[in-house]
Amino acid sequence: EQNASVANALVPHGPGVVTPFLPPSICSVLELIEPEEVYSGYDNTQPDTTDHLLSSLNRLAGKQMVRMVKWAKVLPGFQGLPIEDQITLIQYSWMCLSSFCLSWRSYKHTNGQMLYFAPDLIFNEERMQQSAMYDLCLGMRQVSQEFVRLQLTYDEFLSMKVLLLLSTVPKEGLKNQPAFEEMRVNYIKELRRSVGKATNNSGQTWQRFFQLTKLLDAMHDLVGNLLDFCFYTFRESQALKVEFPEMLVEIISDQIPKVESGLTHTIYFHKK
Ligand SMILES: Cc1noc(COc2cccc(F)c2F)c1-c1ccc(CNS(=O)(=O)C2(C)CC2)cc1
Repeated sequence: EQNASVANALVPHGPGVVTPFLPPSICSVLELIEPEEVYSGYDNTQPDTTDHLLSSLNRLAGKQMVRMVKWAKVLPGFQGLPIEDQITLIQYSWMCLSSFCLSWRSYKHTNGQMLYFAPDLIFNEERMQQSAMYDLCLGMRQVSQEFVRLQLTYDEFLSMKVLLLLSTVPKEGLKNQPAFEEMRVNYIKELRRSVGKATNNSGQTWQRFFQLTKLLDAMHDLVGNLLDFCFYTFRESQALKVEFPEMLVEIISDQIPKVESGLTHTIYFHKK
């Protein structure tokens, strides 16, 4: 009997409304899996010494890395890559991803005026000077101000971030290069869709797509300098009294020899 009532409930008794089954769009998945903001736990009672600022940045970076790996594991297409390639891509792009997210937070929270590392760790002009990496901070702030000028949308930001994860590869190629290239093409299409939503006609769309891909290329140049500073600080961490969490020690120790022996290749959208 209860089956009859179930069947009865299921059988349409009037013009059926067909709700089409549409898989969730990639951009809606990207919005869903985007990690929450992380607090640095910065101790404001201590003076803003360079080693205290940098050690706090490192602690924050370590927390961000845990969330970045969790994000990558649920990123559509990423699980389809061999585990070695997943590790390689995260290891090669972590600084780029971290910096790109910093630019977004600085754009959203301070309109590109300050570097919004965390709700409890915001760099104004003074802290940028105190951090011993003033020029790097200025470079990051410029990226953030470019987001302001372009009024970058969240969906554009999310698809650009995936493209940064997929922009630095081993010179001799990945274990499964075709799977990687297919994933990269899919996210280039996703960026194109996001740009299309932010513009009114195809002329504007292509111009904006050009600008955003130029911005992605510019990230790599800035991040190269950041990595140099990172590797130096890491090597001198004892003398400089800058602490690095375990997560960062592991990634940086693995990455230094590969970067310094020229084994990494960055994929640019535009010729130099
Ligand atoms: C957290 C966090 N939110 O964004 C970023 C990346 O962006 C920048 C980081 C510093 C200065 C800049 F101007 C940036 F743009 C990080 C981050 C913090 C520490 C490390 C590793 N430590 S480190 O040696 O590179 C250093 C910086 C402490 C000295 C890596 C990323």
